[in-house]
Amino acid sequence: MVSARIAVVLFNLGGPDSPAAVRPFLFNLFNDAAIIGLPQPLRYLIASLISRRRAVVAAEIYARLGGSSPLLAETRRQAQALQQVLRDGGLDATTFVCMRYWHPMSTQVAAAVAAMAPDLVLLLPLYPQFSTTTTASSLADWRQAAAVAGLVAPTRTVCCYPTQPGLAAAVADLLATALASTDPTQPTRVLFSAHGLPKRVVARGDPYPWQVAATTRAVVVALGRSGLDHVVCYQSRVGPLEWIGPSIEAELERAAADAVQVVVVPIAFVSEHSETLVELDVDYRTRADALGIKGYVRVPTVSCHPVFIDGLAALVQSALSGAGGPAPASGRRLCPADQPGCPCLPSTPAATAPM
Ligand SMILES: C=CC1=C(C)c2cc3[nH]c(cc4nc(cc5[nH]c(cc1n2)c(C)c5CCC(=O)O)C(CCC(=O)O)=C4C)c(C)c3C=C
Ligand SMILES: [Fe+2]
Ligand SMILES: [Fe+2]
Repeated sequence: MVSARIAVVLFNLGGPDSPAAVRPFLFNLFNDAAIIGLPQPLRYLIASLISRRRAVVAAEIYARLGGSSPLLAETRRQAQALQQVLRDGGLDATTFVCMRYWHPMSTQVAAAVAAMAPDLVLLLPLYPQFSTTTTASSLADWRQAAAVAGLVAPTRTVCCYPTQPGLAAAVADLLATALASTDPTQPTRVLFSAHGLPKRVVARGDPYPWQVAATTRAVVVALGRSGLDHVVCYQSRVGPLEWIGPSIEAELERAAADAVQVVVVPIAFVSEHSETLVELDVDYRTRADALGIKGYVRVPTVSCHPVFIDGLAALVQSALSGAGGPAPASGRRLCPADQPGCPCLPSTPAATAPM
């Protein structure tokens, strides 16, 4: 029997590949209805204005990374590692990388996938926690591009995986190494830091914050240290709106007041980019120093950690086998990826488990 040819599409946000790309990248981001929910042509005008203003700050950020984002190269390494594990497991799988706001974007990738003529397409966002601003936006954009490309193969979607055991174990492994490097004579607090969201996005029902909390719980359980002093906080605020908190800035101030050293864990990013290499490694480290915090250790992202890549492979396998738990009872909100029993549904155990 000939085995099914599977295209696995990995989604991430994307980042500029040159200084000239910073402004158009930002324009694409702010012109997304999932980020700025205004009708056109108003959104286009606002996106032009904000991207022009933000480009000054962002260009400086990317200049510190040599003028471009390392996100694409990192994501390609993850795609390569996942493809290897899937093939070693006997699947005829080919991985593709699809970025939301800079190349390669949906139109180009959907055409490449259509040219492969796979028997099945598997969509895998590299966002463990679902947000309308990230996963839903990428999937909606993909669906349009896939239709234009004439991609007719059946498609399965991984919606989110906030408590995936491989993800939790890989973060816990990296956290354990970081904790071992701290001063054992000083008290330590772990700051689980996630990209923030405007409060009004969450008020509309976005499950992201409680999924971030669920990932944190899973990591703490996997670490297995009783009495770990830890907190979830949010970074990367942009724009004038009120964002969810506590902010990492506020948590650094509290850490300074409590005279604890800090270990910072990126809990919503699975790869290195401007928000980790500049914001966490330079900006917040400098802030911690200025506050007199004696120790500041940043845990690396899971990137190509083999346990994380195995976790992604398990997600692919389970999506292919159609596993996903019972269908939602009538009246319950449906998963945006139509995945029965998905952790994005608020009444599933992951949503209600105590901290
Ligand atoms: C968990 C992932 C992310 C969420 C949720 C998210 C929401 C969100 N982001 C912005 C605005 C910007 N984000 C920027 C960079 C950026 N964002 C994410 C992830 C999430 N964003 C990543 C991985 C990156 C890094 C890209 C890279 O460097 O390669 C930027 C650009 C950088 C900057 O100017 O600071 C902006 C702008 C909003 C407004 C938002 C929710 C509404
Ligand atoms: Fe962002
Ligand atoms: Fe879901």
